[in-house]
Amino acid sequence: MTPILEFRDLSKVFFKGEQRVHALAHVTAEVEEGELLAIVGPSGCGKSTLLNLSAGLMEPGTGEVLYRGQPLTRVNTQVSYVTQKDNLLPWRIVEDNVALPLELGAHAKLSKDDRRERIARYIELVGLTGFEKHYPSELSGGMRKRAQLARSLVYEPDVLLMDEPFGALDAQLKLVLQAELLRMWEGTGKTLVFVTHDLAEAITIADRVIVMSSRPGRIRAIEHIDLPRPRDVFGIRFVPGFGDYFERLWSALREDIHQGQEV
Ligand SMILES: Nc1ncnc2c1ncn2[C@@H]1O[C@H](COP(=O)(O)OP(=O)(O)OP(=O)(O)O)[C@@H](O)[C@H]1O
Repeated sequence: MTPILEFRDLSKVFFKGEQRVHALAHVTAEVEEGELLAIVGPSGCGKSTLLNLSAGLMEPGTGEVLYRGQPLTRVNTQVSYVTQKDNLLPWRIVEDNVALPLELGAHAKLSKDDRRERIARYIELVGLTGFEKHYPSELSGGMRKRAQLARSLVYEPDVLLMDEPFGALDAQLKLVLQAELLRMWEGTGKTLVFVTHDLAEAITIADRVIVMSSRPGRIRAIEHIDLPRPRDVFGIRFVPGFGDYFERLWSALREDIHQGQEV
């Protein structure tokens, strides 16, 4: 089957005045339709750049990104992107933030009733029912993440890209949101590409984990996580096999930490 996304020998260099930052080097990988792929790597190794390229928000220096076998030449409207930065519109209440993607493109043709139904369904799915009229400033960090997730899911994209969505949250809330994300994703057949610093989080949720090297980001290791689903994010660390995955992937990551890189 054709992969839904394909990175072919991608390299990317950024220029800032005299400065030259080599972000990615020779990245080749495939994302299968319906899989949950986690990407882990040291800070600054080009993970967000890879997501930006997948969304068609920037062009590679060399190599190409293919979406369903076709080279990506413009913004990829089939993917939705939960960026690292919280970009909810502060002047819009939750339901109007979630509504935003439905005001654009083909979705603008949805009837008012369909639109209202869909917004309510996704707000409920992420557990924000009762907070529809709240402004982002009236929500906790976790609730803002939920609102961002509802806004990304509401137009029912084929691929969801998530850039460290739970990075800034406390450890307990992180587990709760991982569990909710899996509950929403498992069985949908949708593709999810999830960037994280947290190796345990990657193994907990993913079908496959890609470990990247420090900058310029290259692929150091790819591992299939053959742990049963549905997964219990609280108990999975004690399942036989989890520790082996952790050890193997950690040894790939560790090489970069020894070079003084922050993970
Ligand atoms: N638009 C840009 N202009 C200049 N440099 C950039 C730009 N975007 C990214 N970079 C640089 O490219 C490198 C890779 O950045 P990127 O954000 O992809 O890394 P990352 O792995 O997502 O990092 P983190 O885990 O800290 O979020 C960094 O050194 C960054 O400073």
